[in-house]
Amino acid sequence: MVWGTPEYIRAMHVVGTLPLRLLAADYGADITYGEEIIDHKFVKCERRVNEHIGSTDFIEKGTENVVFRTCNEERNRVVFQIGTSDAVRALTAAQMVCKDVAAIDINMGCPKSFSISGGMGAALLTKPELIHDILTTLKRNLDTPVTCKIRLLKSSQDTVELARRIEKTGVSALAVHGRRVADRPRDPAKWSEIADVVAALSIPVIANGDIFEYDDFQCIKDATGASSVMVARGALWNASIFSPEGKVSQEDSILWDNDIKSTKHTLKEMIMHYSSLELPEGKAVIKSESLADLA
Ligand SMILES: Cc1cc2nc3c(=O)[nH]c(=O)nc-3n(C[C@H](O)[C@H](O)[C@H](O)COP(=O)(O)O)c2cc1C
Repeated sequence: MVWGTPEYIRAMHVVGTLPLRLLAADYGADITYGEEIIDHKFVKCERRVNEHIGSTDFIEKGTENVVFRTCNEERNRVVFQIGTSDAVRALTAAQMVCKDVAAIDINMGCPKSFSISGGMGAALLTKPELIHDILTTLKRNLDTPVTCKIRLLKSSQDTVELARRIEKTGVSALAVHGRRVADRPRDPAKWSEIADVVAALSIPVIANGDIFEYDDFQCIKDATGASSVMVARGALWNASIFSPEGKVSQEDSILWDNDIKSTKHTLKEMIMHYSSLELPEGKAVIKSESLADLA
């Protein structure tokens, strides 16, 4: 797969499930990331082909919990994202799924406490040796492209230095979310600091942060020089953000044929963005226990 070409990409936890990925791709996303899956959990899964719906499922052994579901249609464009703090465990997880996906990504940007306390996500940003160990272990042992996603460090210089070290591991692309760990989602993403990384690297850099309209794709590319753009909330609120023809109405972009947890989460995010969870529609979604309730 050529990493310079894809332009519009999306990545999200809990809500980055197969139906939303397929919908985003239908609207024009070139690449979609699966929700981050923790290696500890994934290594306890078994791969099963689901003949009924034509999917490939990774199911937690001893349960019917689908931890990751994919299908042939997205084989050449889906990125499997791992949360990890250990090179060998990350490799074990990656080897289980690498033939079913287009690339393996390591999440080094998640600021949530479950990630940080487990030494994963943004906790890795302060451990360049461990980053090197994880990425070189994956690179040495996999034929599938390996990528990673980071956040900004304290200074732009620190971010660039880390990005250069990451590039040396041989990864195919680096996604940069233009916020620091302490930043809130409402703080503007610092596109100028993404531009510093783009200027310093030769591999494709994927710029991420604050893409809410189709025209923003070009704005962030112009501002950063990045070859590709990643969008999360904009796609969650309305997956048709990828369409050059303009967004369809929010109802038309909602997914019903999805698991309840993910659909509920997606609807809550949409309602928080467009109105309020305190209103009757918000309260009804919170109370709902099935797709029928949601409908
Ligand atoms: C509900 C939700 C779930 C997310 N899950 C992930 C994830 O699993 N992996 C990841 O790398 N980033 C995840 N993110 C962060 C986004 O990928 C992205 O870096 C961040 O939201 C900034 O991009 P945006 O301004 O387009 O939303 C998530 C964001 C949201 C809102």
